[in-house]
Amino acid sequence: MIIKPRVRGFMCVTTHPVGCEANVKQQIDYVKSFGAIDNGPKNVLILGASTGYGLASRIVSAFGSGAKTLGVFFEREGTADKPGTPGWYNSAAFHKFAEAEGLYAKSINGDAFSDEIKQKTIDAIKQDLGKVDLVIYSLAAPRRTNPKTGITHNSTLKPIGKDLVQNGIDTDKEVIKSFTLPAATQEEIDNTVAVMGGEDWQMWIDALAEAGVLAEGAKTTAYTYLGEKITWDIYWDGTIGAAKKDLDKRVIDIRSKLVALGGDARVSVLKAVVTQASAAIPVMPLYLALLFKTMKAEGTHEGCIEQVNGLFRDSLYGANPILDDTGRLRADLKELQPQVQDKVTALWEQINNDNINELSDFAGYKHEFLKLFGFEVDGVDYDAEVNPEAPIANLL
Ligand SMILES: NC(=O)c1ccc[n+]([C@@H]2O[C@H](COP(=O)([O-])OP(=O)(O)OC[C@H]3O[C@@H](n4cnc5c(N)ncnc54)[C@H](O)[C@@H]3O)[C@@H](O)[C@H]2O)c1
Repeated sequence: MIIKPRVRGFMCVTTHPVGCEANVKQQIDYVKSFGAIDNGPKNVLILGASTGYGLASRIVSAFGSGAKTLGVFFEREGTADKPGTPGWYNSAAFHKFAEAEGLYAKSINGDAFSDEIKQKTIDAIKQDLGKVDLVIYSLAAPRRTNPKTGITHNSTLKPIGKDLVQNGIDTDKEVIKSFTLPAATQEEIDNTVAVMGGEDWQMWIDALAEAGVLAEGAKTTAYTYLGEKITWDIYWDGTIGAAKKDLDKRVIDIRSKLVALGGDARVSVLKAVVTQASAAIPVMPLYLALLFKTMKAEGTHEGCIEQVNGLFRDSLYGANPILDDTGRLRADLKELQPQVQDKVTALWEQINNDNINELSDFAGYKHEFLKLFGFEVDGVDYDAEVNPEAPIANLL
C-alpha cells in the first residue's frame, strides 16, 4: 500500500515502515561515529525499547557498546491493509541491523507492568544471557494495571493546587490558543503516580534481584524531566511531576539493593524532545517549538539519540558522571541555561497567530513529530508501494 500521514490531534494514525527503518539507521550511524564506549554495558534489558528515549538507549547499548539487548515494549503489528505502530517498525529495523552485525537482540511485546511479562523476561535472561548488567526503565504509558491489586490506574496531565491558563499551540488548526486545565483531584494525582511513578521500576528490580539475574556491578536508571519555571505548572508541579518525584524517592531503595551487588541506581534527567509521550502533554508542543528555535540558534539542539549517547558516555559509563546535589544524572543542562529559558519565556509572551512561524520553530516541531511515524525522512520515496507487514526477528 501507499502510506501517507493522517494526523489526529497528538497522534498520527498511520506509520511508514521504510521511514521508521531509515530513522533507526540514522541513529545507529550517529552512535557508531563516536566509536566504542569504554567499559560499556554487555547485557542490557530495556523496558520501553521501541520508541523515544528507550529506543535510543537500545541503539547506544548495542551499537556503542556491542551489548546484547533484550527489549520490552507494547506495540501493534501491521496487517496487509493497516500499518502497525512506529515502535513495531523501529524494532523490526533494529533487529535487522543488529542481526546484520552479529549482535544478539530479542524482544518481548506485551504489558511490562504485568507479572507475566516480568516472568517471561526473567526466563529469557536466564536462558540466553545469564544475567544483565544494565536495566533501562523508559516506559511512558497512559495507564497501568497493578498486578498485585488488579486495579487499573489512568494517568492525567493536570496542574496541582490551582487551575492553569496558559497559551499553547492547537496543533490541528496550527493556531495559538489559551488552554485552561483544571487542578487535579487527589485521586487523579495518586493514579498518575501509580502509572508513571517508581512502583513498577521497583517491582522490576525486586523481581530481577530475586531471580538472581542481576550481574555484579549491575546498574539501572529511569528517565525523568525537570524543566524550568515556564513548564513547572504543567510538568514538575503537576500530576506528572508528582509521579517523577516518586522516582526520586524510590531510587533510594533501589540503589541500596544494587549497591549490595557493587552496582548503582540513578534517576537520569533528559531534555524535552518530541516523542509520542511528550506530544500528548498540553502546552508542550509550543514549549518545544520555542525551545527548538532557541537551542538551534545557540547550536545546542539535541534529540533522543544525542541525549542518550551523551548520558552513557559522560555519566552512566563516564569517569566523571554529571550529578546534581540529589544524586540524579544530568543530561539536560543545556536546556536549562538561563539565556535559553529567558529567551523561551520572552518569546512565549510575544507569540500570536501572525508571528508563530517567525518566533517559534513550529515547522521543526511538526517535522520531528511526523518523523516519529516515519514521515518526512530524507531519502524515502513516499509514493512507492510499501508492505505494512514487517516481522520482528526474534520476538519471544
Ligand atoms: N519526551 C520527553 O521530552 C522526555 C524528557 C525527559 C524524560 N522523558 C522520560 O523518558 C521516558 C520515556 O519516554 P518517551 O518520551 O521516550 O516515550 P515514548 O512514548 O516514545 O516511549 C514509551 C515506550 O514505552 C513502551 N510502553 C508503553 N506502555 C507499555 C506497557 N504497558 N508495557 C510495555 N511497554 C510499554 C512503548 O512501547 C515505548 O517503547 C519516560 O519516563 C519519560 O517521562 C521524556
